[in-house]
Amino acid sequence: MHQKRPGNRPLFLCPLPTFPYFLSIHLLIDNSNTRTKFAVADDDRILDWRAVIPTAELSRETIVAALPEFILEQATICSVVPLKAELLEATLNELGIATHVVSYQSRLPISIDYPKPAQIGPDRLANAAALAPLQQSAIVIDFGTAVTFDVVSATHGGTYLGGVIAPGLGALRDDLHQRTALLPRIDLNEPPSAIGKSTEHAMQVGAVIGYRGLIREILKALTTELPETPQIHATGGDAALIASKMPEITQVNAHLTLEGILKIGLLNA
Ligand SMILES: Nc1ncnc2c1ncn2[C@@H]1O[C@H](COP(=O)(O)OP(=O)(O)O)[C@@H](O)[C@H]1O
Ligand SMILES: CC(C)(COP(=O)(O)O)[C@@H](O)C(=O)NCCC(=O)O
Ligand SMILES: [K+]
Repeated sequence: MHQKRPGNRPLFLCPLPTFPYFLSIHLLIDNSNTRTKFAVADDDRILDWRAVIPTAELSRETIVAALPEFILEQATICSVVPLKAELLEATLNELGIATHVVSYQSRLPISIDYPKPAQIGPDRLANAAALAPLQQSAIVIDFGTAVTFDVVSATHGGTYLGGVIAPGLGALRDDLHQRTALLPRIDLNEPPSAIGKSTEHAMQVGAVIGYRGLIREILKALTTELPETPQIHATGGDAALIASKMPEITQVNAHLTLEGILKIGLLNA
């Protein structure tokens, strides 16, 4: 059972459902570099409830305040921020919640064909796990702080082969503003035309249309190294914007990482 929470409740993406309090629930945590996303699952079904905390603002207080009003039987933590992973695990264990921290050593629904599996970000493994079992090779693009491309073959139902890491759209946008005297920090929106008619417009073309070029070029290079045309999945905060004009991206799923975390959590309960 967890203690009463302080008054400051976090950003809830949807109101708490009026679920029976006795339901025992599996907490899923995607602790990435920009945002930490919390979700809950009842057995193999992710429910609508969500909480999001900027990763920089994670503390014992904000974590406890974010927890839902359910009896949390277990938690699966997928983290690429080690110090925050430790904080999450300690806070949840203090509340009597059993935790599994996703790693390459977790029982996974995919196999790994990679020289040093310990290097692979657990979020990348979760994205690959979400697709298992595969009938066709796939590439997952996660448009987060970094943009990651993760290649999964259909061998043995899913084998993680490796991928690509590039600066995320937000990082590119912030870096240009921070490195220049006159360039503002722009909102990432679809530009109305390719010929920029203002500084902000010109920067949006560079960021959004330019970024699609980066994605297309990397996809082309990856596809030549695969025996068949892969399915292309996208997730992450910038996926909807970038994928909106990229027909080669067949599926955009904002919950893909959470789905992978659930699969891994169930295998390691
Ligand atoms: N509410 C939001 N807060 C922060 N970033 C957001 C938000 N909505 C969309 N984004 C975009 O998503 C990116 C962060 O994506 P996200 O998947 O949360 O990153 P990560 O998984 O690395 O924490 C940012 O670069 C930003 O451009
Ligand atoms: C590449 C990443 C930073 C992406 O994380 P995110 O953008 O979601 O915060 C993360 O997967 C990571 O820290 N990976 C470790 C290095 C690797 O995967 O090779
Ligand atoms: K991510």
